[in-house]
Amino acid sequence: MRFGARWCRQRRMEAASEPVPAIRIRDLVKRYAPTGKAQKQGGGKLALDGVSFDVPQGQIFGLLGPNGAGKSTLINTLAGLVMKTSGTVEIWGHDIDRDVRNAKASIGIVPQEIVFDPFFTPAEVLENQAGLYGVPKAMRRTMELLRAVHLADKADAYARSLSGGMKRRLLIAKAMVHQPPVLVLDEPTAGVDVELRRQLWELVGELNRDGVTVVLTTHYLEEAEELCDRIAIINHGRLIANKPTRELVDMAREKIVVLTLDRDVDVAPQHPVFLKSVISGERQIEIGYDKDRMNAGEVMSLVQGQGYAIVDVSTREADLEDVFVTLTSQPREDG
Ligand SMILES: Nc1ncnc2c1ncn2[C@@H]1O[C@H](COP(=O)(O)OP(=O)(O)OP(=O)(O)O)[C@@H](O)[C@H]1O
Repeated sequence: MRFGARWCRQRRMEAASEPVPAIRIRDLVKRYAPTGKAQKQGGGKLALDGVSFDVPQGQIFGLLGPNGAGKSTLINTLAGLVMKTSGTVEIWGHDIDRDVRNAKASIGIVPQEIVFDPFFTPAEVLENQAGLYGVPKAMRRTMELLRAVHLADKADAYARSLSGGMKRRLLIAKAMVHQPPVLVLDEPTAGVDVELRRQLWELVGELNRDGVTVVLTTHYLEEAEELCDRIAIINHGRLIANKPTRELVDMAREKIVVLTLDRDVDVAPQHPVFLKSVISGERQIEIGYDKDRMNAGEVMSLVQGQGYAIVDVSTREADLEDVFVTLTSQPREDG
């Protein structure tokens, strides 16, 4: 099955003479209108504080950040659901203020929440959406899309009878009815079990191979590491990283030693040469160290020197999660 490869290829060729990014964001600021106490103080939450980045065409682009970082605000700005305070946003070369129609036609958004009228069938859900986007009947691809998301056999079932995973797949099909070249998924696998997560990853991969540029937000670093070509991290409304996934992972020069102690401890042992030292489980601590400067044996000696008895040990390379924790742990004073 294809998600509109022909169309996307054509659009890519059109863009080839002028290689515009799939999404271009410059100095994006969003300050929510103040309420309550903040109103009296003339404040209001600064959710996006001058964010600038490009999403290159054809990529799977991950947008990461802790809770409240500003990811949903950014996506809702792209979707036209949040009015930005200032800055510019272009989707497939179309400015979201000056060229609303083309900007909207160029993007499909899969929301975090599952929202359907339970009495419509998947086929009707897609037909209604196509109607909303003004897709002429002859150009609608309802069955093709349902096949793409492996729901062809459920075309005429009530949406309420679908499992959670099926509903998520239907949401993806719904976002694709107008064949946008850019698809944005807001936490597509939040609260989804491992098997289903795999299925959704495969679907995202198929879409991308068909030429669709995919942007996804996620809390799962494993997901970003596995799926994304490039990752941007926002924290406190600011962009703190924007790199190819490989480079971001390589930033983790540290190695982690996991030690099991003979008893529970209230505080993890500290030493100036440890990059981090945290309690990670029952009787377990994790210590990060610079692998170019020392080895696990030296770390263990330092821990034992502080009176701890080690009963088990393992080491691992730092992963994206470690980079993420390091990058997002710097506090922000204002906002
Ligand atoms: N409608 C609103 N009015 C006022 N403040 C808001 C509004 N929506 C979001 N915020 C605030 O803006 C900041 C960014 O929120 P946003 O939902 O964009 O973060 P997020 O990164 O998507 O978080 P999560 O991962 O929890 O969804 C938060 O401090 C949030 O409380």
